[in-house]
Amino acid sequence: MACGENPNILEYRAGQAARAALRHEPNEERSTVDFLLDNWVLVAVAAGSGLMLLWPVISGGVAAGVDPTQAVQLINRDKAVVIDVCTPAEFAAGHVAGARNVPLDQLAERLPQVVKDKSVPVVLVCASGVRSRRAAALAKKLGYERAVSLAGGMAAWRAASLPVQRG
Ligand SMILES: O=S(=O)([O-])[S-]
Repeated sequence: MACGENPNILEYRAGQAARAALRHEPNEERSTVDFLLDNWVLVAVAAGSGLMLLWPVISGGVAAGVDPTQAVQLINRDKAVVIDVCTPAEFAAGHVAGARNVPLDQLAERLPQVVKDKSVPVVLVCASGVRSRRAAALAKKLGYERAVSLAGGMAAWRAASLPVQRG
C-alpha cells in the first residue's frame, strides 16, 4: 500500500480499514458491497440455490400440481379430462376412473387427438407425480393452458381413498 502525500481513494480506504483493524474498531467504511466481494463464493452458491428453487416458476416450465381433492373438484365441477401418462401395464393395474391412457412418450402426438378442446382442464396422472409434471408442462406448451399434474400421482390418489379402476 503506497501512502504518499496524495493517496488515491482506494489507497485511502485501504489505509482506513487497516488502521481501524489495528485499533480493533469497527470499520465504518466496510459496506455490504465489501462483504459481498469478500464472500463471493458464498454469495454465488446462495444465488445459485435460490435460482434453482425458483427456476420452475421463472421458466413457467412446470405446470402447477393439484392434490387429489382439487383434482376431484376439477373433474366434477369443470369437467376436466384425466389423462394417465403411465405405460399401458401400469394403467391396467389401476387408474383414476374415467381416465384415458396416453403414455408420456406419445403425449405430444396423441393429446390433440384425445382432447380436441384446448380450453378444457386436463389433469395429468402417473404413478407418483414425476412424469405427470413433465406431461403437464408439455401439455401447456401444446396450448392446454389449464393442464395440471396430480401431485403425488396414483399413490396420492389411493392414499386419499379415491376410486381406482382396473383394466
Ligand atoms: O410415475 S412417476 O413418474 O412419478 S415414477
